[in-house]
Amino acid sequence: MKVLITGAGGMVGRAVVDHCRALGDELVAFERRGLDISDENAVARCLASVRPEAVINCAAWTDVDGCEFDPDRAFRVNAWGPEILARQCRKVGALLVTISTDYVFDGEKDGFYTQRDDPNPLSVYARAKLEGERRAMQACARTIVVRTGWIFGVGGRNFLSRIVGSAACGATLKTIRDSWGTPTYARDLAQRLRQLAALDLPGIYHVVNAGGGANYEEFARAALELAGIEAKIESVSFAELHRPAARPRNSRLRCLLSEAIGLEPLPEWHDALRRFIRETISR
Ligand SMILES: NC(=O)C1=CN([C@@H]2O[C@H](COP(=O)(O)OP(=O)(O)OC[C@H]3O[C@@H](n4cnc5c(N)ncnc54)[C@H](OP(=O)(O)O)[C@@H]3O)[C@@H](O)[C@H]2O)C=CC1
Ligand SMILES: Cc1cn([C@H]2C[C@H](O)[C@@H](COP(=O)(O)OP(=O)(O)O[C@H]3O[C@@H](C)C(=O)[C@@H](O)[C@H]3O)O2)c(=O)[nH]c1=O
Repeated sequence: MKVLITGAGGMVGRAVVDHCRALGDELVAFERRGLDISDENAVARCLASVRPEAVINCAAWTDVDGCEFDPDRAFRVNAWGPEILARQCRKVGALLVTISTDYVFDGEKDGFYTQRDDPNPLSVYARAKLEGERRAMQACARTIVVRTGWIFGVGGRNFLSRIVGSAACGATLKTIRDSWGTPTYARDLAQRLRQLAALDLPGIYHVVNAGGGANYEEFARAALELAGIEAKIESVSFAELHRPAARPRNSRLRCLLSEAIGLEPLPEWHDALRRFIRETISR
């Protein structure tokens, strides 16, 4: 398949590039400096010249707290960006896979969020991502929106990806005990994104590793145990960290569609974490 990947320098983008390359896809990958998804002229020129069969959009402004202070930038990248890609995909007859977030939900539900639950975003980041979902689906019928959450992977700058590295440097980890999510390994997500592109069945999918989910403290303890590192952990509440953006207390996801269309659940998150730790240590 001829695949164009945006945001190829990010955590998920790199994993998607690796996976598509391993499959033997004809690959055209752009980091931000090569293609800014919020620049409609640039996107139009690029898609018209590359003529991909599928675009996998991994580009976003993922600094959740930063978005609170610059809503214009958040909406430019996270809402208009997917819309621009969708519009230009339609022009060249490509399908679009674009990634959204578990943070579209407010976290008030106990249990797992499915596609039947109404979003109610709490932050600028989440509002912009939800707007991006809706605009992209409206601009191109062949849009696949993949909601995921709590991603960890090589090259990740977020908390979950850096637990082992920080602990190995002797840092004390502050880990939140009262927020729950469904962890997702970037490599497993990448595989599913490419599978969904091949299936070409538009809609909203929830893609996370299997299992009951975790809180951050539980995830950190599992990561350290698997890595064989003793580290100081300070258990904190969400409120104690005083982060600028509100986040859902519970954003665990489950998909109503994947099994129905014959997709196996992704591996359980402990198994995914084990593979991630192995990948990290071997580098
Ligand atoms: N990380 C997580 O836990 C979660 C992420 N997601 C979503 O997954 C997707 C991938 O995220 P992830 O890989 O973790 O994030 P990263 O921040 O690692 O990667 C995002 C990439 O997008 C690039 N980028 C930013 N702005 C633009 C732009 N205007 N045009 C083109 N590229 C741009 C960034 O470049 P630069 O670094 O130079 O700014 C970065 O390389 C995003 O849609 C994100 O919202 C969803 C749920 C959870
Ligand atoms: C979770 C956590 C974060 N932190 C700190 C680290 C960092 O400074 C800040 C924010 O952490 P993170 O960036 O990892 O968390 P956050 O920005 O909330 O992560 C989110 O990313 C976006 C893109 C999503 O879509 C979500 O699914 C989610 O994974 O809080 C802790 O100190 N301890 C913790 O237990």
